[in-house]
Amino acid sequence: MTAERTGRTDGGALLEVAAISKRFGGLHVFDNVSFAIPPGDVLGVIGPNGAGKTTLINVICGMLPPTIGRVRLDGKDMTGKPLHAVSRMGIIRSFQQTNTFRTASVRENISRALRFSGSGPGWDSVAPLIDEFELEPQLDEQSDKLPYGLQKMLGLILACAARPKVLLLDEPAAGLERRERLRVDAFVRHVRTELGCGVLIVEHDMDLVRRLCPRILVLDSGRVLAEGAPADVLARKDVIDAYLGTVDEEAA
Ligand SMILES: Nc1ncnc2c1ncn2[C@@H]1O[C@H](COP(=O)(O)OP(=O)(O)OP(=O)(O)O)[C@@H](O)[C@H]1O
Repeated sequence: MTAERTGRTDGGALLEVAAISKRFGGLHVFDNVSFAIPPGDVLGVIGPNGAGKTTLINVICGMLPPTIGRVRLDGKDMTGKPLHAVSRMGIIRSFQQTNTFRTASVRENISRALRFSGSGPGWDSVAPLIDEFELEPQLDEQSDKLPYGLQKMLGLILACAARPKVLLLDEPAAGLERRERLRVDAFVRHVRTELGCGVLIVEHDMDLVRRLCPRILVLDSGRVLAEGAPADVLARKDVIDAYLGTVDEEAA
């Protein structure tokens, strides 16, 4: 199923980001960022506030064009294609603040996302997540009446319903309690093992990053400061000085 959905059988990159830069006028948000995510892999992107992480997601998903560089999915060039075209091809993003049809019910939101995905597998594809997040009793509630944590979980289900090949998760754990954060873990494990998705996670919760990401990339002032296994990268003095000191202070 994984190879069928991702179109890859060779273990190569599903998402390839090649030397992309983004500028707004004179502001260089990031420069020369490159990485690849194979099917079933998870890359964590961390860095201080304003480092360019959300803008990186916005560029990959087609909300913004890069100034320079290419974005490829399954070897196909996605660069400069609009959001709706990129999402139809399988690059799906989640938002820090969940993006739902606010006055529609939870069930209707999920049904719309499933319809968007075309002839997909339907409700069965999201049933395990509804179960995992204990959302069944709320299916007929208006989505904006859900508690914050469940709204975030609904956002993850909607991203999954869109039949992603690559998921870009923007701070999925922000504002969640510990129990809810563990549901983010369950979600990521589900999409990588059951769907073979490649996943990019932007996150400030370093425990979650350590648990879920075999590789991380550190952005600092728009440049790649470090990339590698969390144990190596998070021990580096330049990474601690640029970022982790701040996170620890915020956590204290
Ligand atoms: N549309 C835009 N026009 C001009 N500047 C922008 C635009 N979007 C983002 N920026 C600037 O780009 C820089 C990076 O912002 P971005 O939101 O990507 O950072 P971030 O790493 O995601 O930060 P945080 O961790 O706080 O979410 C900031 O200086 C921001 O003000």
